[in-house]
Amino acid sequence: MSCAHPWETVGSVSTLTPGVLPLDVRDVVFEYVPGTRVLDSWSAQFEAGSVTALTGPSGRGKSTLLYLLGLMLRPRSGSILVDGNDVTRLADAQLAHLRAERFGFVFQDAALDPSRSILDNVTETALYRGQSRRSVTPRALDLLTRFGVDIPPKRKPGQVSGGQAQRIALCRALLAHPKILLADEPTGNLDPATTTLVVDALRDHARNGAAVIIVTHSPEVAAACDRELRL
Ligand SMILES: Nc1ncnc2c1ncn2[C@@H]1O[C@H](COP(=O)(O)OP(=O)(O)OP(=O)(O)O)[C@@H](O)[C@H]1O
Repeated sequence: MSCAHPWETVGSVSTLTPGVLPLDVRDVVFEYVPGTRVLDSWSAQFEAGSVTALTGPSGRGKSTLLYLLGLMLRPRSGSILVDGNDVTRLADAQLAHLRAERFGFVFQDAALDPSRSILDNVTETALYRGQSRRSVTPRALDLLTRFGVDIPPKRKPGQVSGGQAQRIALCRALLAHPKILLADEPTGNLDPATTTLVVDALRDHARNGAAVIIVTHSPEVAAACDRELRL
């Protein structure tokens, strides 16, 4: 799965330090309920330029792991390193700043702001990271068209389907060129042609220097990634 996209050559992810991993997970233990471990001494390294598929049976902890990787949950023990720095004990505000600077999220709830238009939702992270409105707006519209979100961009997110909301979140993430992109079932509700478009876009994003990590139940999508980690 590969093809050229208009946004492929526009911008790039944050400056990379050669040899430093964007994400390095070491011996992470996590439990929601004391004594019931969802992750038990789990370790993995995620390189820039690579797409990793997280797969495995329902309830095995894939989404939980994605929330840990996205610094939205804290491990009970073990470490998570971002760009070689242990972030496990940072304060909440520092973690929020790191998330905004470094991460892109395409999660099932999409996390769109219902009070703002679809276009504003797509551009907000790129604008926060210092890109100009003039440069990001045409690309935002290109992305929405490319991923088949054929609705007026001035409309509010409350008027779109769940699958459209997730693709809007994908457009928002790609537009901001995050160094680490995390996606939970990004192709879950999509037809085969749109699935190919989304997987190609995630692969292109990785080729531009990002670490991309996706949860998927689809063997075809997992096979199109650079590696598969099974939980
Ligand atoms: N907020 C929570 N409180 C307590 N337990 C939880 C919570 N969220 C998830 N769990 C439990 O943690 C385990 C892992 O859940 P998780 O959603 O990470 O699995 P998953 O592999 O992503 O599943 P699926 O493929 O069905 O989405 C499950 O046993 C689940 O019931």
